[in-house]
Amino acid sequence: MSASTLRIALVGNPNCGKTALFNLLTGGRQKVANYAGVTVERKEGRFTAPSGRVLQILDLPGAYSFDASSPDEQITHDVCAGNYPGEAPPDLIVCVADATNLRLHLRFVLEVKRLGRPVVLALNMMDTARSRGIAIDVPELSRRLDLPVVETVAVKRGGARALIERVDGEVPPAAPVQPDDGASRADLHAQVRELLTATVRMPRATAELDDALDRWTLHPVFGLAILAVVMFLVFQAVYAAGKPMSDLIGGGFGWMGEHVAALMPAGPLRSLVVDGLFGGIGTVLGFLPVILVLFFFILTLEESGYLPRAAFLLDRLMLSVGLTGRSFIPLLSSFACAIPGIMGTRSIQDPRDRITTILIAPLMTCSARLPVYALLIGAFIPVHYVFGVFNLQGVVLFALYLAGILGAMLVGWVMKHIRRDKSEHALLMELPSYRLPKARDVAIGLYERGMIFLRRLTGVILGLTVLMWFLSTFPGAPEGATLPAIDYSFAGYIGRGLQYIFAPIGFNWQISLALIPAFAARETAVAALATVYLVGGEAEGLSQALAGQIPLASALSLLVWFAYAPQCMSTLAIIKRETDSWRNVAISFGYMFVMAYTASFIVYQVTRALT
Ligand SMILES: Nc1nc2c(ncn2[C@@H]2O[C@H](COP(=O)(O)OP(=O)(O)OP(=O)(O)O)[C@@H](O)[C@H]2O)c(=O)[nH]1
Ligand SMILES: [Mg+2]
Repeated sequence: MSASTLRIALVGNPNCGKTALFNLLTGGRQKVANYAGVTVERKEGRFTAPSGRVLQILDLPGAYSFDASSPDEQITHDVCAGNYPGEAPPDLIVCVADATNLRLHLRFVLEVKRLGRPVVLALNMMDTARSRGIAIDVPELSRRLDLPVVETVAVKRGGARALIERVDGEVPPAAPVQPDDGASRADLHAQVRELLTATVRMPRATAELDDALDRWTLHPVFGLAILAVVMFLVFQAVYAAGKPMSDLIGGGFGWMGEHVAALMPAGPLRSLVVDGLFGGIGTVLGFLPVILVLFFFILTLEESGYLPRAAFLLDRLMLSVGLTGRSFIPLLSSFACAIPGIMGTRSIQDPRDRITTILIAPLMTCSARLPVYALLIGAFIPVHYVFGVFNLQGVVLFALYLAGILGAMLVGWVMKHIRRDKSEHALLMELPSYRLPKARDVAIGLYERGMIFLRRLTGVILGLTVLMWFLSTFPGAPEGATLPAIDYSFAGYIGRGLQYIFAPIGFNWQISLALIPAFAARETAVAALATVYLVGGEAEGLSQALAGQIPLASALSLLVWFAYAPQCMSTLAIIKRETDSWRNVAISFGYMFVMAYTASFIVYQVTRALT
């Protein structure tokens, strides 16, 4: 047996477990979730088979067929057919099929076989198939398909043993290439039916539990009520569980800062360490638990199979604002960060629907805004219980998320009326089985999220914080100065310059200044405010400083600004990459700026009039 590298591509319908299999084989940590369209890029990993042979594995986006109607399906087709730029065709295609849903998945297996390349069929999710009493005659299936067939369980350790043994052996011969004409495609259905009758025995009722749950979750009235309650409770929980932990960390850093301050001689260095690092970075780090609690719920919902149901429920509503349920998942990913959300739009077929989704994705509240919200809410919104149970702070947070969503609906609605083509597309979406989330998957997801946050913190946020500290410290106050030193710093000058733009919406120069680093990474607004106010040196903690020096109207205006404000630079870059148009970048930035400014202006002026 040769020790040369074997290149293997994993293909199959969406949500059949390709990425789970990829992670199991390569030890990777790619995102796995219970809905179609999770993977939208080609990902590569490798492992060494028992024989010593190196296997290079490609994880590909799921595809329903090779008619390649969406950008992610096109990638899969091109890689398999050997048309992907700069890449040789794979030596072996492992076609993954969900054993509980062969009626759907076998069709694609037949399509893959027609490419005329060596193929192995992996019947995945055999654990669920067995527990549902689905019996598959594997040798017979293999004989009829004329392909090697193995059983796998991608979520169990050792669940890919049969597959590894098979791919470590001889590469099976390729089937002859078959032309793809209309007639032969019609045959596929007949062939699938024949295969199923001959090799699969289904129990009469396969998914009773799913059906029972769906009667409630898909109900036009109860379904929406359930969705609203679920979302609302998540935000309450973020506050109930995340906030105390955040306070603890924030307090810990404050305490450490004080002790370090006592050890160091007064001077710029002490100010950098105490105000910049402990004050700035420490404050941002304090919000990690809030983010993790939110993601715990998002990941759990993602694995449960509930999300596509929510998309289905909201489809009618989304159509009325010019979107489809298809946009739901990319928009939902944007709650983590607009970047994966915008990339996720690759699974949307219609180019106009895709552009609309890309333009509104940054209105979804990304996790980088959470520290800003949490800081301002903590400083300005009292802990007050509405109806004795709901924390007002949680309610305000929920309202901010809602503000983003409503803004997105408004923009979608406007775009629907601007564009000439008013065609609508019916939502065809697969509803996956409900699944109990696995602690391990959720833990991996949280770890990944946490690491992303920490990398940002020790990278861009740290850099910007040091820069902000520098700008607020130098040059020092001139002799005979009457104002605090910071008013004479570079920061003071820049901030006051910006104030010409932002005074009408209630931002003082410190806030205006903090908006600049926030354009690179939003969390930095928190660190920047901390640095500016702590270097200014008036108050003990940032919350008190803010509450003491910013009027309520400005604080609310700032919260609203962050709900709509122009996206960060990386988001603009990804919009350029995904749409290949500077025009879209300009539209996206421009409309969000106008929207944020208008909304903040209204909130500021109204609050001022009322208080
Ligand atoms: N019970 C069971 N669940 C599985 C198995 N393999 C995958 N899953 C689950 O199936 C869901 C989909 O898995 P993914 O690996 O994301 O599927 P995918 O094929 O990569 O999906 P796309 O990237 O959307 O095409 C996840 O919830 C997995 O946890 C399996 O063998 N048994
Ligand atoms: Mg995947």
